[in-house]
Amino acid sequence: MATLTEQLTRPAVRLRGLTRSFDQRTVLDGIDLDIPAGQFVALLGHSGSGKSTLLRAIAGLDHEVVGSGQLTAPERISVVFQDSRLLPWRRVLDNVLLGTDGTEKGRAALDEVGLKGRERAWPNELSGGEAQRAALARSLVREPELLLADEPFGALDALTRIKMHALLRELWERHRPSVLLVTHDVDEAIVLADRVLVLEEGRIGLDLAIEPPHPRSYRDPLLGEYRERLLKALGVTEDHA
Ligand SMILES: Nc1ncnc2c1ncn2[C@@H]1O[C@H](COP(=O)(O)OP(=O)(O)OP(=O)(O)O)[C@@H](O)[C@H]1O
Repeated sequence: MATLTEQLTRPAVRLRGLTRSFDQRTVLDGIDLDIPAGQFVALLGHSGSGKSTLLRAIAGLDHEVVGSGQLTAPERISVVFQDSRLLPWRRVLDNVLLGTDGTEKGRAALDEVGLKGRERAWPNELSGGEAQRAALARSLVREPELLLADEPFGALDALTRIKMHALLRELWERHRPSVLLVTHDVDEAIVLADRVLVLEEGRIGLDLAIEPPHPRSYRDPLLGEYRERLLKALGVTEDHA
């Protein structure tokens, strides 16, 4: 039985030696990672480096990864993907409430993400940004201890993305779930997260704490040094940028 201190300090996510291969190709090669409860973490890595594979494993969506190492994650997990995955035949509020009860909670979540008044809209009446707002509302009503987000803003235009960054950070500050945000975008990672991981060759190649206070802007000169370090870890030089 864990002591109270152990319970309070226990990380939300704990991975030890997590390994996953596809067709004899090792994608995750013994990942060790602790994410403390309430931490906002971003995960960067080249295309194909295994970011989604890691996220799916933590989400409990990959049954074959079980047994390859140790994986502990909270019970209440919400996942947000690049596309909203709203069911087109359900109105927005019904999508948000799917599998839960408590209409008021759903309305409050829609209010929080800026969709008050759109409860009865159909998903195809929403813009891409609004659909992602609805997806965030759907994740919120489940009161997740851990929010996993796989490129949630990847399909949005730059201006909408910046607004969504502010929204996500605001929601995090209010609800304080642990967050693991998969992204290709170094700036998105350093503006939003308090810790950025780089996945390379199946391992966490860099684990960087981002110290500057929030709210942060892309132009914040304090972020320049972090950007450089991350681009270097990703093998992006001035010539490529
Ligand atoms: N179900 C699967 N069957 C076979 N190979 C897979 C499967 N899922 C992932 N892979 C392979 O594992 C590798 C990692 O894929 P993954 O989607 O995790 O990468 P990623 O870093 O998320 O990439 P991207 O940034 O392009 O989304 C890829 O080479 C991919 O082809």
